[in-house]
Amino acid sequence: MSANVTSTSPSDWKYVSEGGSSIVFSYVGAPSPDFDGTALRLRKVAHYPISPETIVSEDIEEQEDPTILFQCQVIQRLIPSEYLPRLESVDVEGPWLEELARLAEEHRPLERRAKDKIDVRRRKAVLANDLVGGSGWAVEIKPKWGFLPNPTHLSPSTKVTKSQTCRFCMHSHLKTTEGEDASLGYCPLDLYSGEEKRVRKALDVLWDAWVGSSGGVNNFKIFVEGHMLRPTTFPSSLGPIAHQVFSANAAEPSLDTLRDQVISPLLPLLLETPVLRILSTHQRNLDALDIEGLSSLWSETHKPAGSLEAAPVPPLGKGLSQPTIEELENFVDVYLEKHASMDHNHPDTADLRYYCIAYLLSATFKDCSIILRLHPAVGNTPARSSITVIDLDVKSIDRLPTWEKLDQKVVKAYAGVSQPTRCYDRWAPARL
Ligand SMILES: O=P(O)(O)O[C@@H]1[C@@H](OP(=O)(O)O)[C@H](OP(=O)(O)O)[C@H](O)[C@H](OP(=O)(O)O)[C@H]1OP(=O)(O)O
Ligand SMILES: Nc1ncnc2c1ncn2[C@@H]1O[C@H](COP(=O)(O)OP(=O)(O)OP(=O)(O)O)[C@@H](O)[C@H]1O
Repeated sequence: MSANVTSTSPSDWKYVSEGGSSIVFSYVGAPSPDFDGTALRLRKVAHYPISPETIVSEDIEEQEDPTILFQCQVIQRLIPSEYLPRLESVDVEGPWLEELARLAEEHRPLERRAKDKIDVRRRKAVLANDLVGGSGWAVEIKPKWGFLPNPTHLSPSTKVTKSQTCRFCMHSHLKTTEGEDASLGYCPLDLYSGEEKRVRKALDVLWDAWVGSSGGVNNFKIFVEGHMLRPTTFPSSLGPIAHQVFSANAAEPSLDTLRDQVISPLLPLLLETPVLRILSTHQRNLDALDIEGLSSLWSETHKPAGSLEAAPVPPLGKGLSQPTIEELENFVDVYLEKHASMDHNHPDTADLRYYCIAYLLSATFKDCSIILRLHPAVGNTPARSSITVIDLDVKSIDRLPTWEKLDQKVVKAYAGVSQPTRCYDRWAPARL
């Protein structure tokens, strides 16, 4: 039976952070075997739904959050479970959620408050191990897309651009032109490279973007004893992390010294862990055709028989059903057994659904985050560290056309850049 969170008070849960679809709280109430060291992840809902997949009916189904089944049946076969959080389903109730939402509101970033709120109609939530609370500190990185696309299916108008500049760097450019915060200068291919110099550079830039945006970018976050830091121009805003990485009586460090001291312990962790390589490998393999190749395969499959080349075809993904968990499990069987031997340069129209589901899963790996946790030495217990991958949610297949449009917009906006960034994909497969 799942634990009932409503036996606790909403004030026992402290706001930690949030993303586009979830908000997370950490248990700070009286000692409890059920909730000590846990984090509660709740779904959000848009104030004004803008796309079909964000419209939720009034009757929220009573099954557990799909993330749990998805992680157990699908993700654990692709990422070793030692790198995943423990997840458990818990019951929640409307009035309890409403009170929690009321208490949380003042802690939420303004731009998130303007867009969405806790979905108080849900009756199930997810309890996870709290990866940022307790003693010590933690860094969260959202690494994003770690590969350059297979050029085979790129159109003549995008091939050069997409083969030299990675998706993240192009998207950051677009975001900047639209006045959004972006981790400009951070290239995921550096972070995923496994080369010390490049990984250090990626971390330096992430830190700089974090400080420069007052914590507004979502690619880098620092937590000290469960509190997310919001860097400001006042050195005191970074005091908590300075206290963690310098001895108590050290003089106030410069920003650069502090950055180096925070990054030093992260670097070996990132260089030694297999996690980044696993993530980028799945991202690349599952996005074997690029969205352009997927779109061409879709058109080829939907071309009316015997019609002229220019006959209209339905938009990418139209009418596709969301894969069930069983279908995703079957997909993983095929992916693990046959994907490496399939001819992705000449995809078969019979495999269209396979490639659509693959793209869907690639989106999950492109959007997840990692939390690096640094526990200090306590008594005889030496200092230890861990890396955990979070936010591995199944995406909605209805987003395929959104992803196609965003891809076109990102590349178009980058086409006019006079000095394009050259991103180096160390793990790109040799192509004949
Ligand atoms: O499309 P992207 O690459 O901008 O990714 C979206 C993220 O934007 P980012 O560029 O990382 O700031 C976006 O993050 P933010 O809301 O910007 O923090 C979400 O993660 C979104 O997924 P979902 O709606 O939560 O399922 C992400 O959408 P999906 O692409 O996963 O559908
Ligand atoms: N187990 C956990 N322990 C502590 N903090 C967590 C945990 N899981 C998530 N968080 C924090 O909550 C934030 C939001 O969670 P999550 O990334 O799962 O939300 P999301 O809305 O799915 O994100 P995105 O917009 O990237 O899709 C994370 O960025 C992280 O800071």
